[in-house]
Amino acid sequence: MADNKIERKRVLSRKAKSEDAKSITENGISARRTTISNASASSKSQLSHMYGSLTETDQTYKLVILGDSGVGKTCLLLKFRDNTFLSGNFISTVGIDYRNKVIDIDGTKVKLQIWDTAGQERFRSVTHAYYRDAHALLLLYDVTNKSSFDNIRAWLGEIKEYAQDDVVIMLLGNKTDCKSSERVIRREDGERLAKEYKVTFMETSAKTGVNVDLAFTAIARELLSKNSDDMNKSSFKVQDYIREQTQKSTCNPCAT
Ligand SMILES: Nc1nc2c(ncn2[C@@H]2O[C@H](COP(=O)(O)OP(=O)(O)OP(=O)(O)O)[C@@H](O)[C@H]2O)c(=O)[nH]1
Repeated sequence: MADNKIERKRVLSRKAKSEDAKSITENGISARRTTISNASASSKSQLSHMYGSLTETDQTYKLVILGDSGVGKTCLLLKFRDNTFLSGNFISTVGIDYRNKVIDIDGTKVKLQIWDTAGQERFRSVTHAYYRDAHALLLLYDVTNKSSFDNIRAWLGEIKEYAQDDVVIMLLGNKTDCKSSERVIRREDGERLAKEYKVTFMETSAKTGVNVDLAFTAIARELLSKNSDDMNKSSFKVQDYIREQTQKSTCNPCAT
């Protein structure tokens, strides 16, 4: 699987050089090809086509993963979707790609359609088109890379410009498995920035899987609560939920 992905990225990378205008989706669930220029216009009809197969009780949400190149967006998605980790040669995503995953939240089937964007600057205009109908954005930085953290403010500026006002945003400091000598961004720095922008915050490792499922589950719960008439659900506090779940997993010796 990992080899396939690396090979796919290689192929895409070559395509980018020769065509520089192709966005690719080839994820084993739905294989299709979309040119960058018509991606925005076609995305809505494609989404409604995909949503069409759902029953009325299902909920579908569109999530977009953002952040500088190399922070681990693809790895985070693959860890969540397939429980695999891409180590070794790093091949940048070209354009945009997506995967679906259905999770069960208290008996409700929630379909997450997760878009993995290219972090490279040259694809920015393509990826902007996908912010607009996103329900939630996962914004990543790498705790071992200061500039990826410094650029978060610029990413938040872009989000403000292109996404819906009520989009759910989660800031994630990834690569927490790295040695403490490699870490340059402290947890408190991430927390402070998140507080300043009033967004949810977590630290993750796409390599070990720490907090990966929790990040997506917390987002799904937040989205469900936003769209619920149920008083209990709509009073859901995502940061409290994350704190409780994190404490549970660290306090319970049987949880590992
Ligand atoms: N140690 C460690 N390495 C990671 C982690 N997540 C990703 N990596 C590594 O970081 C590199 C980049 O990961 P990607 O997921 O491809 O990065 P990306 O953000 O998708 O990059 P673009 O596609 O260019 O936007 C790869 O070499 C991964 O193996 C992590 O949690 N821990």
